Amino acid sequence: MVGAERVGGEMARVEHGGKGGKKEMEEEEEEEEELGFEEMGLDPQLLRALRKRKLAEPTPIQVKAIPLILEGKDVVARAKTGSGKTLSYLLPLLHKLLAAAALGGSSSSTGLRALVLVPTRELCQQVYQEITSLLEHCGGTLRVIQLATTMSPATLKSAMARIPDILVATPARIAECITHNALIPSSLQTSLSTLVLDEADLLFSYGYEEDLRNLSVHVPRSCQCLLMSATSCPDVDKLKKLVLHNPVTLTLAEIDGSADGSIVPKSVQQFSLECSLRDKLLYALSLFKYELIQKKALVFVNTIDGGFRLKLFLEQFGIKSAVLNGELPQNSRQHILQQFNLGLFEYLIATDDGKSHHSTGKDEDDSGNAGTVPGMQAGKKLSKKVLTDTEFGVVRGIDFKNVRTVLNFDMPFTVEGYIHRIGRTGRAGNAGIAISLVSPQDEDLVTQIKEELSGDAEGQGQSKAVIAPFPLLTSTAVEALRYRTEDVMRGVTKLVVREARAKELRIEILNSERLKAHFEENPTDLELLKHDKVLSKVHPSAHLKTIPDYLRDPATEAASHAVNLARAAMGLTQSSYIQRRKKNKRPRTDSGPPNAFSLNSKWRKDLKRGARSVRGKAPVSTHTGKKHKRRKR
Ligand SMILES: Nc1ncnc2c1ncn2[C@@H]1O[C@H](COP(=O)(O)OP(=O)(O)OP(=O)(O)O)[C@@H](O)[C@H]1O
Repeated sequence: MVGAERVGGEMARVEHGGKGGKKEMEEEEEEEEELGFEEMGLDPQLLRALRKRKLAEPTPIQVKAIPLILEGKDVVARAKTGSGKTLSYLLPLLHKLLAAAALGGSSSSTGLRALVLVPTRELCQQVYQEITSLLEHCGGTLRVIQLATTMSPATLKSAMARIPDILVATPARIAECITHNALIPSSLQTSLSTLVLDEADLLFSYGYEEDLRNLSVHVPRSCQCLLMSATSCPDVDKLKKLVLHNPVTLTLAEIDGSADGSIVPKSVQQFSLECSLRDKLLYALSLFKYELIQKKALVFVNTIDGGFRLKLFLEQFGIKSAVLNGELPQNSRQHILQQFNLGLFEYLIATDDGKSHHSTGKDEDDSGNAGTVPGMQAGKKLSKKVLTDTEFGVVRGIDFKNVRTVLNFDMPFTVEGYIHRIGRTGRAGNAGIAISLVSPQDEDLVTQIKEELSGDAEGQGQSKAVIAPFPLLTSTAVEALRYRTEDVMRGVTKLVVREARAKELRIEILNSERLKAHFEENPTDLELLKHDKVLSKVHPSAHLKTIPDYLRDPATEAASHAVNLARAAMGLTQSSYIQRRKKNKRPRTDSGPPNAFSLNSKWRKDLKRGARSVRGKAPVSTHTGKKHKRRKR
């Protein structure tokens, strides 16, 4: 049976799979009062942890999924990026394990209870942190292990010597555990009560199909299986068939109250800027220099060399950024993510994982030198060939904190890639902006994205432009920076890029182990090793840091002014961390920035006239995220 229910003002489509049963859909009003976390009957220690994190109301996916999982149903949850899927399975999972522990059941006697499988090491770490934060008040009742790092068989065995209650890992690490006898698969038959497949749409494309098939035969029939994904694809169906039994499928259409069925959260405004491939640096510079990129920003590029090229280019203009890619040691990657989330630097250039187009996981640069570390000579301490980590993934599932803007410097390879990338902003109902630099080569993909996203809305009776042309940057503003751009571009040669990349890698590898030990003990020292340091040999010239008056374009200036007024009105001029350090007080609760690009008609007129200054108040539209009202019939 299939039903559509209203959840927190949203339409939730619920499908109950039955053996051979034909699915149908019907709409019905919620009969009973919607449940808050308390009413769900969750363990008081978990509720305390939620209160501490100021998570007052469940999100729509949590409203639907938690009771079903508590009831013991197998659940397939397909909900948008940033909609809170992680807590929707962790809360009931932990509740059940705590309840069992209270009755005297523990892993030491029964073996592994819960297994959470994720596609990347980064997600592994994130889910593990989420669990430990939720268990903060549980006094060590449950034992949790994450297998995010590659370990020697001996270390693996010793880590698993005492079987945990909960294991978080990629499928490859589980296969390793089984191969090295660190986990006896037959023991799962009697112990495993919950299996979670998080970011399920990616598990096969990351190459884990065989590992999952091998594992599936050891999953007992009684084990509750939960499958979470943001997008749907044939792989999700294959996985569903492999491990789930008669699942309830939850398809939540929207997080912020509308029911148009669109895949992308409403809180993300999408824009495109058309330019040639060669002009991408020029357009990016213009966006940064006119402060049209709201901080913090995540910039996506498709190759590691491309990432370093952009970093080296921007730093000549006084714009500092860090680069994150799968070639870096895992500790460094973790550290970069931590620093960015804390707000220690504001621009992060991320090299997309290539799994979305089923690549080998190697970085393919223009010279065809896939995966080699440029500038690194044989015979040096580091091996010449360093491949990117195939279990690295920055786009999918990572919960970047307070990212206001996602800039697609390079377009991704697939529509799914686009959805996941822009889903790094606008999380949990906060507002976000996605800007894509679209070259003629990207046109087919953009058409596909537009069709898929607007078709999605159209299917529900609403057709609209999903990606609007970016309104605030004039060609005059861009052209004014062309000469400077081309001058600096000439200095950022392939050789310079390769040297910088090799230098960065050497430093990060050396720092990697030191980082791990030191920062575990001294987390407040995080600031000492900033990842956005200047890499160029040529010191940036002071005159490039600002745009001189004669080059400034009044119209774009007015737009920038408008955006910044709106931001200032929300107290968002600097990252929360920097603000906190300056004012020495706690950061404000994040309610999202104003919708800075929704300029009212007066502002638009000012912009057209090229007014030098904009009078009046900023058009602030506060977006606090959806408040889920309790509704009685
Ligand atoms: N009930 C809640 N109220 C407010 N914020 C929440 C709530 N539940 C989760 N969040 C926050 O929402 C953010 C996104 O959650 P989460 O990472 O689980 O999203 P997701 O649906 O798994 O996204 P993705 O598909 O991108 O992985 C996190 O920062 C999380 O702490």
